[in-house]
Formats: sequence, C-alpha cells, structure tokens
Amino acid sequence: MEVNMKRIAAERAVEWIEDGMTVGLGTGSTAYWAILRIAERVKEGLNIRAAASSIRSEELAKEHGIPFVSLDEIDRIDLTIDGADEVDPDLNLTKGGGGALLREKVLAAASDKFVVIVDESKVVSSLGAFPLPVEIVPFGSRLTLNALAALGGQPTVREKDGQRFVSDNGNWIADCRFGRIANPAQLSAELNRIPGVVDNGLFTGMTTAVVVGKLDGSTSVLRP
Ligand SMILES: O=C[C@H](O)[C@H](O)[C@H](O)COP(=O)(O)O
Repeated sequence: MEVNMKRIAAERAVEWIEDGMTVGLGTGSTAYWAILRIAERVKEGLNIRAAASSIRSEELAKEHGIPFVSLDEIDRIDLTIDGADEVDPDLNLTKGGGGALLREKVLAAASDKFVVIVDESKVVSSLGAFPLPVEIVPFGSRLTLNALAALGGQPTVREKDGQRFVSDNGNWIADCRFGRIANPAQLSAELNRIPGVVDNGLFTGMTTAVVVGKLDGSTSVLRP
C-alpha cells in the first residue's frame, strides 16, 4: 500500500495538541490531514478551539465540527500546525504555494509553538528551487513587480484556472525565482521594504519543530 507521507506527518503533529489549547490551523494538502485528525480527536472528546489561516481551512474545520474562535477574540495561539513548500537545515521555510502565506504568518507569529508538517521531499539543503510567493497589493502592481525584478526575483503574477489568483485578502501573488536563497532573513526583510509588498513566503526563525513523513512510513522530528 502506498504511504501517505503528508498524512503520517500531520497525524503525528496532532498528537501534540492538548486539552484546553487554542490551535492554529494551516492551509494546504498536508494541513488538510491535520484538520481531519483534529476533528476526530474532537469527536473523541478533545476540548479545543481553533483559528484558521484561510477561508478553505476554516470551512473544512467547521464542516467537521471543530469548535472555532475568531482571531479578534484571542491574543495568543498555543500551537499552530501548518505545511510548507521547502524546509532548510535551519528550519527556515518557503510557504505560500497555496497562496495563504499572509494569514499563515499572522498565525505563526502569534503562536507559542509553530509545528510544520511535510513529506520528506520538502526538506532541502537551501531554499529557492520552489518559487517564492510574495503577496502584493493590486494597486501599482507594475511598480511592485519592477522592484521585485530589480532584486532578482523574476516575478510572475500567479494565475489559477486561467484567471488571476486572488488571495483571501484580495491581493495578488507574485511567484519569484531568486535561485538559491543564501540568506532568507535578509531577503525577507528586503522584500518587505518594497511598499506594494504585503508579505512574503519566507518564514525565518519561527519554527518550533518540523515533523517529516517518510516514504518508509516513519516520521522524524527536526528541531532548531
Ligand atoms: O499557501 C499555502 C501554504 O503555505 C501551504 O502550507 C504550503 O504551500 C504547503 O502546501 P501542501 O501541504 O499542499 O504541499
């Protein structure tokens, strides 16, 4: 039987959720499995409340009966579980393949623990093979794209099903190709200095642990 590496990583991370916690829900095909497992644990009696990093994760969680809390009602999140597109040896991440990077970063920054769940193909020696998503405001986008290009990002505005992709926040995503990213924190700061950039998919110094699902059916946990 084929091993579902995303699912085993997700289910292992969900074991870390304890009664009474406020839990942040990530977005994507790996976070999907975490949400389903959390829903099972809630049905078994786990008492938590959850906040989500995207409209689709919120809908999935509500559909499966996970008690929900608005971010406007809380000051901290105990534990957020989310996927990633790449993880480097320092546990810096590229995120935003699904376009949810801004809300994901808002949740991660407010979380006491930020646990990342990936299959082993996402663990890389340096970030950059996966195009870096950058969320930009539509206003003046040509100027913002010029600034991203000047930094060496070769930006492409994301499309989905032949239409411009619009984030949950009404913004666009510029997928950038910087090649190997030698200093993720520095690049992240440079990107966020561009006025039309809302945020970018580099998550540096935020990760508490990475749970890696492996082809042999095992998991491993990476810590900074
Ligand atoms: O915007 C999407 C998120 O950052 C996802 O967590 C990331 O793209 C990983 O997604 P997946 O688990 O589907 O590979």
